[in-house]
Amino acid sequence: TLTEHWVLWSNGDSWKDMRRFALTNLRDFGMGKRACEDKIVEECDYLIEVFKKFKGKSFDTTQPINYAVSNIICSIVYGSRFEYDDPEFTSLVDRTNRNIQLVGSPSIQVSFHMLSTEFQQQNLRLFSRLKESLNPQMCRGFVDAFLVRKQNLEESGTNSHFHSENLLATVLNLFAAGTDTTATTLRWGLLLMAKYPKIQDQVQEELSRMIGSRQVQLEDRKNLPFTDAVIHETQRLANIVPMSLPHRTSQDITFQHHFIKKCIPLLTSVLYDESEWEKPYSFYPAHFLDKDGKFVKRDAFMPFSAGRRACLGESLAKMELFIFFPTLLQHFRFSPAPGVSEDELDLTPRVGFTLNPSHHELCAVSCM
Ligand code: HEM
Repeated sequence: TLTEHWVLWSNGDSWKDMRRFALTNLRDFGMGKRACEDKIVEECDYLIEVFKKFKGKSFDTTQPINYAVSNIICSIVYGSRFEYDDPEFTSLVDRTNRNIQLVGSPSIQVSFHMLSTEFQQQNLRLFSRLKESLNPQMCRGFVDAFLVRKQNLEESGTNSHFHSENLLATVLNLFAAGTDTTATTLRWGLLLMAKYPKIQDQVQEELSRMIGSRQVQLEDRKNLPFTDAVIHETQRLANIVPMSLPHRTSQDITFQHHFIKKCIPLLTSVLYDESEWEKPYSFYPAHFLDKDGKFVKRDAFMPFSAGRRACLGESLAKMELFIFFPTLLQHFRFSPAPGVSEDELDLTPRVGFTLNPSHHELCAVSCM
């Protein structure tokens, strides 16, 4: 199951090798680079087209956003994006999404197992297609790079962690960790804009003053302090991975004069820390702004966790959030479905491994 894959992937030497390889290759295939920014921009265009098709009528943003975000991982992992109506792709994404929702609810372990088995079968089919057309001189994505490394090590007779199970485990982990998290954060962002129209006004005012109708780029971030603060505050309040990936010491221990209790730390305790945040339970972008409206970093902002095990995809996630969110706000005004007031938009999360917004629909009225 997916849980077993985490366990396989996340222990000892195997984890070290896989993490190092994943980081290097995610960078090679674009994480934090201009090429990746271009992919995100291209994907934004597809997403905007989908939103436009609803012609201002309310709709559930889940699927289109999941497809767009997932395509970024697909480009990096397999080397190409998929069309939103490709059944192979939609079932892959829908499955990952259902898997994530099911983790943490033991009563549905059986269906969870079935879903992840199908997910594995589908990936094995994709891998064998990539293997057939593999060109070691020109890796299309992460899977190619892994297959080439595996082949080279096998030819030289070296025993290594680069075996088929770890390839599957790593790809599943990149999908599981890289789609739902970012997509959920974006959906929280749009929901919060619909709920707080005055804050949406301020974001749109900043965007039209600083950017106008041209495409937002990562470089613009420094000139968009309010938008940046809104994205950070969305991540803080949405607190989408409240338990992080649960780690704990094997016993109570004192290390360099610090007492560490044998317990699982919660990110919630930092993101909602009453001694750190002026309004921990409210949506308050000013948490990240100084009195002159400049962006300020906050030490207690750690939605990606910290330390050696911290999120491997942080820079990719930040790139995605910083392109998708402002671009969507340049093109659309977001509001609640007809008959629903802003007050009635519910911010109670739906509980799963990640905290998703409860079911809701939004109107996206074209403004460009
Ligand atoms: C807003 C988006 C995201 C958030 C909030 C987030 C958050 C987290 C958190 C809290 C952890 C656990 C860290 C720990 O164990 O202490 C984690 C781990 C991880 N994340 Fe992310 N993540 C996001 C996006 C991504 C993306 C886009 C990728 C894909 C490249 C990714 C890949 C991973 C991986 C592979 C791990 C496991 C790292 C390891 O065990 O060494 N994440 N993430």
